[in-house]
Amino acid sequence: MAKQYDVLFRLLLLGDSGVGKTCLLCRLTDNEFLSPHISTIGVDFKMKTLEVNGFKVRIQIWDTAGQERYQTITKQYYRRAQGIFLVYDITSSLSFQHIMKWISEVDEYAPHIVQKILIGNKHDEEHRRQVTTEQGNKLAKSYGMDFFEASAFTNYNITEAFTRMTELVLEANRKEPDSTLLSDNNDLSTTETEQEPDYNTCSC
Ligand SMILES: Nc1nc2c(ncn2[C@@H]2O[C@H](COP(=O)(O)OP(=O)(O)OP(=O)(O)O)[C@@H](O)[C@H]2O)c(=O)[nH]1
Repeated sequence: MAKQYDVLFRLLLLGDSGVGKTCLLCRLTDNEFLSPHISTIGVDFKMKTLEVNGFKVRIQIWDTAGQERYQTITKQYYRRAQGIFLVYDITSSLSFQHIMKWISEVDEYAPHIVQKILIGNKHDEEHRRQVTTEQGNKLAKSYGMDFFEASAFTNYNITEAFTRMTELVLEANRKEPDSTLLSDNNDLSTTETEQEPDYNTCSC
């Protein structure tokens, strides 16, 4: 059977509990927004196909639990990611401060080629904002990351952030001599059927 896509990426959403990782994912894949906060247990994942620069890209997006007690589990997923979104909530300066902690974990556990994007979620909550756009921009710049403010509630900048990540991953793997991501030997169809995470708790 003909492949329905050219390449498959694994992306990861990281950030404190409650910043909106699950909601960003549900908005991207199902165009849904659910209000109650049901904490992710361990890791969950969803799939999405995007067409970027002439490539049909299937992305497997792992949504991790932000709660400290699951971090031994979630760290095991870093090393298989090609791209990582570091998410904070613009109404929580603490979640922004913790981005540094998440970055040092990525540096420790993820592959060197991993692409990173910083997302300031809940852009719709302007009246409760604690982190300015300039602070987000500055932090992203200091780590060489792209930066988006986004909203899972209003569907602001979500496709844009995922499309940009896809471009970055494609570009990085084109440059990497050992990468099999874009080669014919990368039989991704088997990967997609893996029952990777055991913890299926998506609230969507
Ligand atoms: N106003 C607003 N609320 C949001 C937005 N995104 C998420 N929320 C709310 O924030 C709360 C937490 O969202 P989740 O997506 O469950 O957060 P999470 O980061 O996945 O949390 P953990 O699974 O515990 O790590 C929920 O009550 C959501 O409704 C947004 O863009 N705007």
